[in-house]
Amino acid sequence: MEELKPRFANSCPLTPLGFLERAATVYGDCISVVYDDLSYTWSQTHTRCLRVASCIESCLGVKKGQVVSVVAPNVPAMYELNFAVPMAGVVLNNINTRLNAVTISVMLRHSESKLVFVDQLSVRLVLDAVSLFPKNTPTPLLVLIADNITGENLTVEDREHFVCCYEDLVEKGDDKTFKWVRPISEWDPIVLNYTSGTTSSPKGVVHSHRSVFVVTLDSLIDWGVPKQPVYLWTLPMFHANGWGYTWGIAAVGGTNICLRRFDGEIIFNLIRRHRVTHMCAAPIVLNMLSNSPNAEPLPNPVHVMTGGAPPPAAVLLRTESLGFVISHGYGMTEMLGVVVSCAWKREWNRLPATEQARLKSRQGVRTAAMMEVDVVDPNSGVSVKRDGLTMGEIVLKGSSIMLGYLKNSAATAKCIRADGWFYTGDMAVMHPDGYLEIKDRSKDVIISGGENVSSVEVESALYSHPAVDEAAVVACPDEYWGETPFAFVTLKKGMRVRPTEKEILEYCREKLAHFMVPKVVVFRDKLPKTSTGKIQKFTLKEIVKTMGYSSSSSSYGVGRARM
Ligand SMILES: Nc1ncnc2c1ncn2[C@@H]1O[C@H](COP(=O)(O)OP(=O)(O)OP(=O)(O)O)[C@@H](O)[C@H]1O
Repeated sequence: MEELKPRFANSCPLTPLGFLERAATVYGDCISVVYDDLSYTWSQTHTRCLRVASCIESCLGVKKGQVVSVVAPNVPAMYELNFAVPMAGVVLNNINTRLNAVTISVMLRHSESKLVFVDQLSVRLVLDAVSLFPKNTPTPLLVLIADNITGENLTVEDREHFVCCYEDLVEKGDDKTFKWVRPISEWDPIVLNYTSGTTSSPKGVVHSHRSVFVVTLDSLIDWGVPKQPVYLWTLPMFHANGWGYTWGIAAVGGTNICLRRFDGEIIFNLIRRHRVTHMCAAPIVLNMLSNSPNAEPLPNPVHVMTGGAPPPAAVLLRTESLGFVISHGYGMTEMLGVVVSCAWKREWNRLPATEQARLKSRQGVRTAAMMEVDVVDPNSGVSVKRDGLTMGEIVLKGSSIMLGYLKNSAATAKCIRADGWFYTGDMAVMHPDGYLEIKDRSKDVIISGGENVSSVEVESALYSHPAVDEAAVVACPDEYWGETPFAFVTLKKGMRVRPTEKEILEYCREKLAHFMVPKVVVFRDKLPKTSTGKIQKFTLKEIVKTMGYSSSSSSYGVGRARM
């Protein structure tokens, strides 16, 4: 068989971009995108993307391999640009609209972005970001994504910064003779996404056409997405391309329900109006839905993929009781989408709901296309015992792993190691049934008297308290124990009786081993979050420090007695 070698016919480069062309053929007359009263068919979406792609080089002068950024929420142009930008042979860089001008300026310079598509409501933000470029540094061209729905009018001076509007490109682009640019190699970069900055400054993650192709199809299979779902865009497309579902929904000819912003009421209304079948949502959004005053049982089941942070069992339970069918996946910007998921076993349906929620809060097993996943001792690289107790670091091997961090070979080498594994920085245990469960990020593990305290476990206990809205637990320096758990809690709105710190601590004592019980609980109106909605534990750790707090000292900045 030695003469049987790969040839062009069986090894042409993998890319997710072809999903769009196919959707236009198969689902041409079906609705692709809905936004307020506007809708397009797949045939129209295909044409619009080709037209925009055709202008990126010819009118706007961006060359193959250069970077084009988008600063926009989940509006139709944002969806289209996930195809149109790489169809022009350039690298797509979606930027979070919730970042500040300084961070965006750093990202635009770091990526050497040549062109930025700017949503109408992000105009000031991007103009401020560009104004921070050092003198004599080339600035990117700007294209305005105008949107009447915003009701916001731009000044003439602001408009002058833009070379044109997005719809001008759709109008003058060429969908007849333009051929979208296929990658020469499937390893060619397709996207540059910055990480959330939960543990350190955001890093620029570069993915190839190949990794995106694999993770997109893998995510559809893993979640069991059928043909033509109605998909509600609650997950920002600027967050790792919506975990790959920007391209995935085209692969299955679904309908993308776009929305600029949301709250519980908007989500429940859109679910009813469009008969939504699928959506992705971080645990924080599930919490918001289940605590929403509009929460009522759904008319039809809505499948939700949750991930991005550990979903507390109590939150899963509350959300499922409304009719949401939750799947739980784990991933990171470095893998783009879900690579480990809590694959559900039919026999678990017979268990009580609380037990089902507990099992579902585990991150689970590798998806079908991921090659290997393990939990290892980070120093020796040896697998930890499958006892559900011994903590180690999650490591992975597979095609969905990024090419590396842009201009940061040291950080790349730190996680993609010579032993052939990708080190995630997430600490987990492996259960006897082969399902892993995250206990912490390595930077957040609390070591108290030599025992590892999982902040995730303590938070999970706090979330099960009926008055607790959000909870975060961080390490507090302690002269005797080394570190002790310190809890920050927000309470649900409209509670008639607010629990005291003592009551919360007693509640924790009933649920947790003694050494895991927080020494202090501080009530806050809200917790600091990253631009992707994750609780910023490093900020909370700073707060503990600035409170002058050491749980062994007698002088507490917050004036509390030690429990
Ligand atoms: N299902 C999940 N359960 C627990 N944690 C999760 C889950 N999914 C994702 N995460 C957490 O989110 C991380 C990935 O987040 P993301 O790529 O958005 O950036 P970040 O890691 O938060 O930011 P930075 O790398 O800049 O600190 C994972 O490493 C993990 O800690």
